[in-house]
Order: sequence, then structure tokens, then C-alpha cells
Amino acid sequence: MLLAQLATSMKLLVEIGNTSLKWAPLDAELPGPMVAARHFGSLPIDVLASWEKLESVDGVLVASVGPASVLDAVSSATAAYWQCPLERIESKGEAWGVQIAYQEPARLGVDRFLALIGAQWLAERPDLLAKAGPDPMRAEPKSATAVTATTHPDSEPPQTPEQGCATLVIDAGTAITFDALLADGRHRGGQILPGIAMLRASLLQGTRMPPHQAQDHYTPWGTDTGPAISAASLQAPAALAERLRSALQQETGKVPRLIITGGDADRLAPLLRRAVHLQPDLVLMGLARFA
Ligand SMILES: Nc1ncnc2c1ncn2[C@@H]1O[C@H](COP(=O)(O)OP(=O)(O)OP(=O)(O)O)[C@@H](O)[C@H]1O
Ligand SMILES: CC(C)(CO)[C@@H](O)C(=O)NCCC(=O)O
Ligand SMILES: [K+]
Repeated sequence: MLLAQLATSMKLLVEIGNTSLKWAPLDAELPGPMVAARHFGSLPIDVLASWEKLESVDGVLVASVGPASVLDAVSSATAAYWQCPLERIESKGEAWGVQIAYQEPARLGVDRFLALIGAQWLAERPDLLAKAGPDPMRAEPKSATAVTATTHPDSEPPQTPEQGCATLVIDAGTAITFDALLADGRHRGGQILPGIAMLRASLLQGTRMPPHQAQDHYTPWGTDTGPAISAASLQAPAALAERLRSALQQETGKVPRLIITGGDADRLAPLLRRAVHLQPDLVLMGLARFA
């Protein structure tokens, strides 16, 4: 009886952002299939419905930069369904070979902290990179955990990141964060930009622009309001990514690896001029290390 319970019990990994909740069961050492859902400030009904069916959860690990109301709801569901401990992970100065650059590491968003830990894990364990997708240059850009080649018209010839290179970690969510991780695990620092939706919304809020349609527009020259805004909201973060990648290459003398995650990762990836590794569950990978 006890053995059967042990064999089927599992841990859940949960990330709460400003827009979405993402979760996965822990599968051995890695996150299993990830589910992402918009939370609108509470626990999404689909998530509740799937959790209700899970019987033997023996621990829940949560990382949150989102509303307290969502964390409270996760906590209530944990108590109601499984009566097991909920552990909240927070940023700290050093963990799993990563040293955080912030003077006050607790001020770094825990999603950035965990993405760095996930990226360091991928750097140390190329076999995990291999598991995430087949050939980096052939995988489909939209697939769940694939590695994608760039489709940018001015693509530079693919340059495989060298052994011992640095990594630029991008999380394209409600906000877009860029973090540099040196080969020895030192976090160099990073930047925070409004996300694609927020870039568009801020223009509507701050101006008297006429109503317009903003569909993703990948060419440089917009010939109406919608395309002009849409193009800028995609190309601004892509341009910053290129700029930071160049800076990191200049500093380290090696071609860095680029890893991208977050709800908008596959909208940005096609705009990047060099190959980028798409890892939708990067933050949950970092969280899995604490399980
Ligand atoms: N179905 C969707 N619902 C909501 N946002 C979506 C959806 N598909 C793509 N997006 C985009 O994903 C972005 C949110 O990304 P994500 O879900 O990763 O955010 P988050 O992790 O909650 O954010 P953060 O961690 O920055 O607070 C939005 O800016 C939006 O442009
Ligand atoms: C920037 C976001 C919103 C991205 O999710 C999050 O990481 C956060 O709230 N960070 C705190 C500020 C910081 O990282 O410096
Ligand atoms: K995030």
C-alpha cells in the first residue's frame, strides 16, 4: 500500500506571472508537459479541473511574481485537494552554480532567477538540450520544446555556440527580461522592457491615436497605424536582444548561446538574426532543481 502510494506520488511545479499561470508535474528530475493558462487574478478553471483529477501530490513548489490572489488560490487548492506542503521559492544570491549580480538578490524577479538556473543547467548538460528538440537547425519554430533556427531575411550563417560560451536568457512575457549568464555561472546583470502587449497598450493609453488593428507585422515599414505599432513592438525587443548579444560576445570573446522562453517567445524568435534555443519551460526547469 505504502509502496504503491510512493510510486504514484508526485510534485507539482507552478509559476505565477503577471498574465499566466504555468504548471507541470515533476517527472524524474525535469518538468513534465507544461500547461499555461491566463489567470485573470485567480486560479483558471481548467487548471482547477486538471488538478482535481490528480490524486497523490505530495508537494507543490511555487515561484510567483504575479498577484497574491493567485498564490492564495494555489495555496487553498493545495490544502483542499492534497493536504501537502507548499513551498514558495524566492531569489537568493547563489544557487546551483549561479551567482546573482544584484546587490540585493531578493529584488531580482524569481522568474529571472529560475530561468538563469535553468539556463546554467542546460549549459552544463548538453544532453538536456538534445532532449528538448532534434537538430537545432531543422526543428519547427512553433513546436512545444523545440530549438529553432532563425527565419530572419538577413540571417547570419548559423554559428554554433562554442564550448564555454556565455548565455543570453530572454523571457518574453508580460514584461521582457534579458539576462546575461557567464560560462562560470556568474549572472552579469540584465534589462527589463515592457512586453509586446504592454508596448502596444501603452501607446493607446498615452496618446489620442485613432483605433487600429494590430496584427503581427514582421516587415520594417508600416503603412498604417496598426502595422507601424505592431512592427515596432516586435522589432524593439528583437533589436535589444541583438544588441545585448553583441555586447556579451564582445565582453567574452565567444559567440554566446541565446535561450528564449515566455508566452511571446515564438513571436520574437523569427526576428532574431542568429539561431536561438526555444525552451518554453525554462523557469519550471529552474524550479525543478529545488524539488
Ligand atoms: N493566449 C494568450 N493569452 C495571453 N497572453 C498571450 C497569449 N498568447 C500569447 N500571449 C502573450 O504572452 C504574453 C504573456 O506572456 P507570459 O504568459 O509568459 O507572461 P507571464 O509569465 O505571466 O509574465 P511575467 O512573468 O512577465 O509577469 C503577453 O504579453 C501576450 O502578448
Ligand atoms: C520583470 C518581471 C515582471 C518579469 O516577469 C519580474 O521578473 C519582476 O517583477 N521582477 C522584479 C524586478 C527585477 O527583476 O529587477
Ligand atoms: K515569466
